[in-house]
Amino acid sequence: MEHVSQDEIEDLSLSPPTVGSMQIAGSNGFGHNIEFMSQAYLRNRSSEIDIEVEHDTSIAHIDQPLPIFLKFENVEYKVKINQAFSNNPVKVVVSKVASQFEHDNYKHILKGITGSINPGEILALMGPSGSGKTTLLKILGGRLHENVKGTVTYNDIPYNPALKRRVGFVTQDDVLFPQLTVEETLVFAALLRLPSKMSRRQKYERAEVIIKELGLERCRHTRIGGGLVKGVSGGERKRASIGHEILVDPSLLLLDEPTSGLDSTSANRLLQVLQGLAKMGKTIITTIHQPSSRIFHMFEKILLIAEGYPVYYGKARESMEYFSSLGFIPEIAMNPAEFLLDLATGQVNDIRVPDDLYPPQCTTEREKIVIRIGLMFYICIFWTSSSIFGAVYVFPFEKMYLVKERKADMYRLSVYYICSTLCDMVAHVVYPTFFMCMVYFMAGFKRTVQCFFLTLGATLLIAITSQGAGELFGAAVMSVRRAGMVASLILMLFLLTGGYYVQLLRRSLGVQILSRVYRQGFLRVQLVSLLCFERPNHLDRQRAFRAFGFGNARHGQSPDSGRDKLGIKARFMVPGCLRNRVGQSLIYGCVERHTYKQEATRRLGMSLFLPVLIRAIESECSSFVL
Ligand SMILES: Nc1ncnc2c1ncn2[C@@H]1O[C@H](COP(=O)(O)OP(=O)(O)OP(=O)(O)O)[C@@H](O)[C@H]1O
Repeated sequence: MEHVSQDEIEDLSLSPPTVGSMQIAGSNGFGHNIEFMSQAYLRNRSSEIDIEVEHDTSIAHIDQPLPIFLKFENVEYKVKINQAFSNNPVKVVVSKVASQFEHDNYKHILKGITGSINPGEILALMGPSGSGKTTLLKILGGRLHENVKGTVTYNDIPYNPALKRRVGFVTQDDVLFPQLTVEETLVFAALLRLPSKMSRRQKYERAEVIIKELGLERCRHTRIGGGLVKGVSGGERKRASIGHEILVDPSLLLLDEPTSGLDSTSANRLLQVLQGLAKMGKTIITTIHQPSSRIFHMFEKILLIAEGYPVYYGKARESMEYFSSLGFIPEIAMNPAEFLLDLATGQVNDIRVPDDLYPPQCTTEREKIVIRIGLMFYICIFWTSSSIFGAVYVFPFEKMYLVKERKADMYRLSVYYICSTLCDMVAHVVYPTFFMCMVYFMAGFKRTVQCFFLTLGATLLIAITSQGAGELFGAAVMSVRRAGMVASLILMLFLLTGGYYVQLLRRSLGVQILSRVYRQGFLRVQLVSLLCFERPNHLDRQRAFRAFGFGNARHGQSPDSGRDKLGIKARFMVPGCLRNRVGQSLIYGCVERHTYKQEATRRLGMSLFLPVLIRAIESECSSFVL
């Protein structure tokens, strides 16, 4: 904030552009130089301000204050966060950590507050507790300078100590002597604070006028009280405090929570007193916490602050209209002040807010599940395609070496297969593991060790079986170009019909048929792998057949014949039953238990077991090809 040097301010008349010189004088001998006012302001307001030069005894006529037009622009205030100076190391660490969250070790209390107020107006600073009302009031009253940014001007002049006696500041806690009566308090203040050129009698008269104007006659001989001393009521004490300040005829009156602790009638009466003072041309700024609707409408302007930010500045009566134009409409009849405070604190239970205020959030459990299934589907597809395309070129490239070396009887086919698969598998295990370690926690899946490893295990299975599928396509086509194309086509086909997108495409007959084919194929392959590799007993087999919808075990394939046919490769295939369990655990564990879990299982299962199908076909084909 700018400040004017002492020399400059002693003669205020020299500072601003002026329109001439005029004296406003009261009976108490106060002389105000009209040059203090800016040209612009005088142009607008001179007709409105009734300048009395006669000597009279009524406050309304004699004490015309020097009108102050207060303007504040982009006021910012921050305080340095104190690092705890303590012997307690825990406290020191906590303080340091807490301070890291604040930008530059500063706490920003006011963040760009702008406004202005004319003489004769009451500006109410509203906002929840801790929003910065008192801080702003202190800045406007010239009681806070350090770390203040922005400009505050009084009739276009920055604050200077000469303004001190033009500014009355009524603090939240009334600092009055409890042993003195109301009259003694005011007379005491009048004797000390009024200029020495005033006679003693004039000072007494001044105190008397204030008592009358503030309606303190009934309690004039009552002690102020406080603590253990019984005294005047809260409202009377507050009025005595205000009287203490307006004795010296301030042009700018600042009040911090003048109505706190008062009942609504006393608060209303106090506001009437302030209105009377404003009518005399004083500029009044008051912080107020929760005014009644009657009081709210007594303010010309309000400035609503939330966490140091200005939320609304303007005419009080237009505030509701403004917020309703933005889409904030109370759903029940509400006191406007209450409505504004609810907005400032973010309590919008009874307030309709614009639809686009919040980013879309998943509110229902179902939506959360759908989003997670989407991610899991992506994970399946990503590792399926990445592994397939990573392996599809293996056979076409290696075939000629393999054939040559096999002819030379250098190694057995099984050795080639084991070594080739194991070497390639390293990448298909390491990358998905890294991937899942990051994505699992970022996506907010269930944070249990069991669920994590089940998910990781399922992903690895997908990657490994897809690797086999890639090799299958390569071995089947034996052409790098065609292998890639075939892999893409098959992958796309199963992608579309796998169950995730099929909802959208359900109406298409072709898709329905494909989906059915896929599911039937999937079920049969599951069954084959279950029976071939796990050698279940009869009961298990029956159950498996029923589970896969085949009704009877005799439709299945002989376990032994299947195993023999697939030979060595069968041992490297992940048992279908295990995959089935892992897949289900993955879904139940990560998508959370819910009534939709059956649906989720079905949909995701379709995608998850795609590689199983491919791997099983690969086993058949590769043994034939090689
Ligand atoms: N010197 C300071 N050091 C640290 N924090 C401060 C300082 N002065 C003010 N604050 C903080 O700034 C915020 C605003 O304080 P302020 O007293 O202006 O709020 P208020 O809106 O008047 O609250 P209330 O209605 O409860 O009086 C509070 O969180 C307060 O703790």
